[in-house]
Amino acid sequence: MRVLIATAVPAERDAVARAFPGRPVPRTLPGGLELLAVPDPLPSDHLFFDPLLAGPLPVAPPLPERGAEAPGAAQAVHLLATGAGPAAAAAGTAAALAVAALDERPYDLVLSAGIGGGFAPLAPLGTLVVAEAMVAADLGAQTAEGFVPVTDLGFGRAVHLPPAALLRDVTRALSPDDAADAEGAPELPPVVVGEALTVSTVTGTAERAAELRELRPRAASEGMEGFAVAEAAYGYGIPALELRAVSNPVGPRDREAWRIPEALAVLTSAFAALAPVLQEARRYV
Ligand SMILES: O=C(O)c1cccc(C(=O)CC[C@H]2O[C@@H](n3cnc4c(=O)[nH]cnc43)[C@H](O)[C@@H]2O)c1
Repeated sequence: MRVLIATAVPAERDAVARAFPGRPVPRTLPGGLELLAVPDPLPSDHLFFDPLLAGPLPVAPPLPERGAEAPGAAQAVHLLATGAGPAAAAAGTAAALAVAALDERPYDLVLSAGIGGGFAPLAPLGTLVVAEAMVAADLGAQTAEGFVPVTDLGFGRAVHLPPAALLRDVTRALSPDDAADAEGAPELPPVVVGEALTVSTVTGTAERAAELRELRPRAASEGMEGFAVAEAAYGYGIPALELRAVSNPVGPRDREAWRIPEALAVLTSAFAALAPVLQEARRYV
């Protein structure tokens, strides 16, 4: 599978990169963002796929130089720090998707990953939210009767859903039972499956948190990129999924309560457990 993982900032990207062996190889995209290719996303016992026949080769081809990607490689994990916020996330993700399409090496899957706020009581600090839906929570109009989503105004999209099989495989790979089977399995964070909200304005009051919870009762996390990454992927017909490691509660501003290093460590252990899913040859639709 060819996978693009979009984060907001380099610290998040590097936390994901630590889940994979080797030093990632950079490539500058038009517009200046740096795309990092994980050098060795293949397990040692992988099948070798012929890109033309789209089937397994009887004999393993020579391994590419460490760090280089095999031409037409069926497997790739690319990391991109787009910048924070929905506009930067959509623009950066779209640039990477456009380059991949022009190279005739499209991605099969796009992941949005990062730290985020967690809605109480569903997603406390230290949990990992796996998005059952990626929701543009403040995209719409404020009226005297309350918030009206953009879709009720007659245009756009406000929700993207991951394919059910993808959600199932990811949550399964992150579940203790599965992970216990894997040798040297990393410690796993508690997983919460719920809605991942994307906002342009970070919630800073208990009132706004309650408002969002009322609008979206299954809200588990708040971030500023997930929906935007999924929206870019949607334009290319590529499935997307968001993962948020909870670094702070959604609610009143309290920088003291932030647990950023811990949340970054959650991202690393989550992606270490997810690596086998990302190495699968299957495609989700
Ligand atoms: O100064 C503040 O009060 C403040 C509060 C929350 C977040 C920020 C940021 O600048 C971080 C934005 C960055 O981190 C993600 N993130 C982390 N926690 C949250 C959150 O509770 N709500 C929304 N986004 C969050 C976000 O995806 C951005 O990439 C400042």
